[in-house]
Amino acid sequence: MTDMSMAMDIQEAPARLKLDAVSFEHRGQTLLEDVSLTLSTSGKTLIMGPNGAGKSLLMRLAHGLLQPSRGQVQWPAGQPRQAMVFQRPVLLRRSALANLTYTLKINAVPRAKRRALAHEALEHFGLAAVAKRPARVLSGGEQQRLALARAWLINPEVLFLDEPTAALDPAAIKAVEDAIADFHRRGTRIVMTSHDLHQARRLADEVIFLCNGRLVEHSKAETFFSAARSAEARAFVKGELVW
Ligand SMILES: Nc1ncnc2c1ncn2[C@@H]1O[C@H](COP(=O)(O)OP(=O)(O)OP(=O)(O)O)[C@@H](O)[C@H]1O
Repeated sequence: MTDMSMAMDIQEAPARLKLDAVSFEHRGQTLLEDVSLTLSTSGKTLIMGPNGAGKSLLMRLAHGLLQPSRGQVQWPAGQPRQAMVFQRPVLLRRSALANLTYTLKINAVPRAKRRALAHEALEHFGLAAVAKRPARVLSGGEQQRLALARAWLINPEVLFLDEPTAALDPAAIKAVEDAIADFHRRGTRIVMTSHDLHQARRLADEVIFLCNGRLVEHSKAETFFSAARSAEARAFVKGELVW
């Protein structure tokens, strides 16, 4: 059993998001159990752990797509503007440009400003040449950049990304990682899941490590990768804990 008090070393910073004893059950099975953690106002958090550990669930609960069975998800400084990017982007059956102008419309941006802002975002994410193409025929990397451009337009205070690069080639992965760095520079709080230890080392300021639906470790990245306190996390970092 992990000593939970030993495993948590970053609870002191001002809180953006607090999970208080959050559990999630489905059909009598406990999929997440008694997860308490605090995320500070800035930085990049990587949620890691073996398959089925509950990473996506945790992120969906935090984003409000699911409600906890027990416990609470709290935003102490108020509900932020937030966006979520998925492994397989959910895009409308419209052009790349229209996907973006639609987002602006539902966010109450005046019609006269929408096209210029959408074009700016397409330009920023290297998608100007495919503006008129149906979003669903874009390549995987282009679709993911379009999903990021859509998030960019709402200038989120918190951005959740669930395995955003899992299906992409190295160039597309680099583009997504660069985009995440851009969000971070603009002040967006990043919360992301990844299976890729190399990617996590490149991006993470801190790591939340889950195993079997439990929070095992929440540490600064350097601590997690070089001196994780739990045996599970040490095995995971060595590539020995696959499920
Ligand atoms: N909405 C849901 N309703 C019921 N069960 C779910 C739901 N979402 C996920 N699960 C189950 O909860 C467990 C944790 O799933 P989750 O997707 O969070 O794992 P994960 O850590 O993201 O795994 P992976 O690395 O394989 O993506 C799994 O056993 C999954 O089948």
